[in-house]
Order: sequence, then structure tokens, then C-alpha cells
Amino acid sequence: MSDQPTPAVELTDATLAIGDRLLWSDLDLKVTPGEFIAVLGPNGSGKTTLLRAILGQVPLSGGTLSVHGRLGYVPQQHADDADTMALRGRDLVGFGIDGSAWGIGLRGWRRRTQRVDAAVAEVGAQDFVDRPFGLLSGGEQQRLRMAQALTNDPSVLLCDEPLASLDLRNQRTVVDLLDTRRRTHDTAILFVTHEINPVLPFVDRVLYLVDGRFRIGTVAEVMNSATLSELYGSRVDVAEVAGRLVVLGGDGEHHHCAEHTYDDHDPTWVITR
Ligand SMILES: Nc1ncnc2c1ncn2[C@@H]1O[C@H](COP(=O)(O)OP(=O)(O)OP(=O)(O)O)[C@@H](O)[C@H]1O
Repeated sequence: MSDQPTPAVELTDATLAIGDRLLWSDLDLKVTPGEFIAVLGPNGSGKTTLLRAILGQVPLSGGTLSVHGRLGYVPQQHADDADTMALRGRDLVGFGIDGSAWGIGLRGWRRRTQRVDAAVAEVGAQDFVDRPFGLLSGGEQQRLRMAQALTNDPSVLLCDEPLASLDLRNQRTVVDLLDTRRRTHDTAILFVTHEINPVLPFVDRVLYLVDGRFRIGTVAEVMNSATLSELYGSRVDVAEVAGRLVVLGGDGEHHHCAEHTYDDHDPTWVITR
């Protein structure tokens, strides 16, 4: 008998095509409990669609997918949510359990309240959870979206650019919460991002998708000039500057908008073009 833990998510020979466009094919990926995997790649390379396939929202075109345990989903910050004045933070978190609370009875209601309270405590949101969601800061809203995903006690957290439009302090808060969660509960994390640096210290492996091709491996194995140049089919330079990765290149087709992060403790502009 193998003493390897059962993978939280396992894709075997997985292929996904939308219309006549092949997003990725022959993808073999075993996500170990507690593992932190960063999913990178240019716009339209199929990162979000990978999460949607794992969620069962999009069928694979080929191959198999198995999920062991429950899934939680953390979306990116949406400006639209600022309109949700009528919704309290607590209501949003509760949607993670049942969408609405009609017809669950008093015992069900108590149990539901306990689960909401536990998830809110896990992200440290007790002070603002009863305020209108639309009045909260982006960072506070994002902590509540995480709490919503945690009400389910997930074995796997699927995070789709959860740091987008957050400042550095809030990015760190969200990343620290995710890291704590995987350490304390062995929750695996699949983290779609355009910017690896905020999660660099926590990443176990990188899945990098480009134009139907992909590479999976440790940061050192994937985030280097030779591997990314081969993957993009054009020259890409990867350099490490003060502990951060700077990626320059990719051909015109994959011309990312200039991305940058600026760290107040480590003032290095990180540019991807
Ligand atoms: N339901 C759908 N119908 C048609 N095309 C779709 C559908 N879902 C995704 N696509 C297309 O599949 C491709 C991959 O989309 P996806 O959102 O997965 O990319 P992504 O890597 O997450 O991109 P981004 O970095 O811009 O968020 C895109 O070209 C998208 O337009």
C-alpha cells in the first residue's frame, strides 16, 4: 500500500477545448492536501476555465477529474459588489452554506449561525461583518469572500485572482489567511494569479499555461528563462531581484499589459511585458 495521501484534486490526461479552441490537453496534475499551487499564464490561457472545470461548471473534453472532499471558491474583488448596500457582510458569508436560509428550522438556523461565526472568526472579520457589504473596503470584502468559501470547511480552495485590486497590506492579509488555512486544515490551494511575487514564499508548485502548452514544477523548475522561453516559443528572461522574480518578454501575442507590484519593504518594480 502506498503511504501517499489521496490527492485533493487529480486530473489525468485532461483536455479542455471550447469550440475549436484547445485550452490545454494531456494535463496530469495531482494536488496534494495542503499544497499551494500557483496557476499562471497570459490572458485567455485557460486558468479560470481550469477552476471552472474542477468546480464541475465546465465538462472536460477528455481525460478524468476527481475531487476528494469539498471545494471552496474565492473570486476576485468586484467593483459591482460596492452596490450591495442592502446586504450585510454576514448575509454574504451565509450564502456559502445554503444560498438562502428559508425553511431550515431553528436547529438548522443555530447550526448555520455557528458555521458563519466560525468562518468569520477564521478571517478575523468580527468587527465589520454586520456592516453593509457595499460600505466595506476592498480588503474587508475580500476577507468576507474568503469566509464565505470557508463555511463549507473546504479541502480545496480555488482562488481566482483574489489579490486583484487590493493594496499590499491587504494582499498580505489574504495570503497569510490562505497559508494559515492550509497549514491548520491541510486545505489545498489552487491560486490563479498574474503576479507570483505576493505568494512566492508559499508556492509549492507552479502550473504555467501558454497557448495550449503547460509546465508544472517547483518555482525554480518553471520560473526560469529556458523553461518560459520554450513554453512561449520566444525569448523570455527571468531574473531574481532582491528575492522577487522579474519576467521580461513573451512574444507580441502574449504581450501582457505591464504588470507591476511595488513592495514598501522591497522597492522593486516587477514588470511583465
Ligand atoms: N463559456 C465560454 N464560451 C466561449 N468561450 C469561452 C467560455 N469560457 C471561456 N472561454 C474562452 O476560453 C479562453 C480561456 O478563458 P479563461 O477565462 O479560462 O482564461 P484566463 O487564463 O483565466 O484569462 P484571464 O487571465 O484573462 O482571466 C478565453 O479565450 C475565453 O474567451
